[in-house]
Amino acid sequence: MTTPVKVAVTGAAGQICYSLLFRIASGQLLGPDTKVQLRLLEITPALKALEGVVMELDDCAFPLLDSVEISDDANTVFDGVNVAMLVGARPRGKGMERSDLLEANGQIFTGQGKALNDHAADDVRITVTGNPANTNALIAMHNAPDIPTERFSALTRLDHNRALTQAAQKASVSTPEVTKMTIWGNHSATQYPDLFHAEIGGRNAAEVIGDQAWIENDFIPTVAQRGAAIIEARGSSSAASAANATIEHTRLWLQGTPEGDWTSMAVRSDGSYGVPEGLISSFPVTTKDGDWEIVQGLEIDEFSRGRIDASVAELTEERDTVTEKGLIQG
Ligand SMILES: NC(=O)c1ccc[n+]([C@@H]2O[C@H](COP(=O)([O-])OP(=O)(O)OC[C@H]3O[C@@H](n4cnc5c(N)ncnc54)[C@H](O)[C@@H]3O)[C@@H](O)[C@H]2O)c1
Ligand SMILES: O=C(O)C[C@H](O)C(=O)O
Repeated sequence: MTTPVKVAVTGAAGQICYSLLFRIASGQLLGPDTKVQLRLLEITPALKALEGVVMELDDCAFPLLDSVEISDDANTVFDGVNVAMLVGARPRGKGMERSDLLEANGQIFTGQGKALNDHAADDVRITVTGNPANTNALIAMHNAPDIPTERFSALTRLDHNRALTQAAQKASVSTPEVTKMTIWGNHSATQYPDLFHAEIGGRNAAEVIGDQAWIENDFIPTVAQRGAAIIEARGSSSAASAANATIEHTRLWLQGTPEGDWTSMAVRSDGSYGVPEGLISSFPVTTKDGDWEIVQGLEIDEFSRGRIDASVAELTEERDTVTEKGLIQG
């Protein structure tokens, strides 16, 4: 057994966390040899519900769960944490776009960024799931000047997984046959799920599928609108699949992407692929030992260029909005 890892999770009494916490506690994030200390943050009115969740965690008698602490104080929860999963934020309802949540949720990430800055462990790695995830991560990053910017990320692995399944079903293969999938841009309706650099059974995925109309009129909108379709069907937003993706995103970040494949992760742009430096945008990323690198050298044709630019334009607008609101300094 190695030293226990302190994992902070916010919004711990919410829907996503009702799946996420149990999977972390059972070892699916850190593996079978690492104990976990859970640090759970909620707003004060939700603490009683969170106590109930903690009773259920206790009742699982997870061998790897070393301790659980709960609080409504971010400074306490983030003290010494190695991993922070920022899930706590309002979900959208029917007919809303995720960016409509900036007003309600943006403020949460100024305070949590500052608290992470002042209290997290030196090796902290931070993932934002709460929407609008890219711009919330941008806000947290700007409010944590002492934490290296590469420690901040936002979740697009859920979109990545959605794209894997759509492609696998179309090609009548199983999902592990689909590799090198990329989600570019924003976790929003403008995101660009890219089949032109993906592979199916080691061959170019777009060529294997051989149906440009399906890619444009079916694949891309289905992946990009999947969150809204789930809200329409379930009456509330994706929860178990979001928890699954949050685990997978962080596990891959800590343990590394497999040889010959990559993941999608929204990280601070260094200007790669013409994405303005400083935006938190999704890229194809390889990871190793807790570090990530944007995959370089992919050729971007006119079709892909237009899609990436549209999503990045939206991210730029969101950044301008939160700058105007004073949530980040321009
Ligand atoms: N990035 C993604 O792929 C993805 C996928 C699904 C959902 N989401 C987003 O994740 C967020 C959470 O979704 P959910 O279904 O769990 O929502 P939920 O409403 O069930 O739970 C959110 C929880 O966050 C708590 N909370 C609110 N403000 C907080 C704060 N300042 N500190 C700590 N906790 C706080 C609430 O009390 C609530 O318990 C939403 O914004 C949703 O849109 C993102
Ligand atoms: O669509 C939403 O609002 C929730 C989440 O971002 C999702 O993609 O399922």
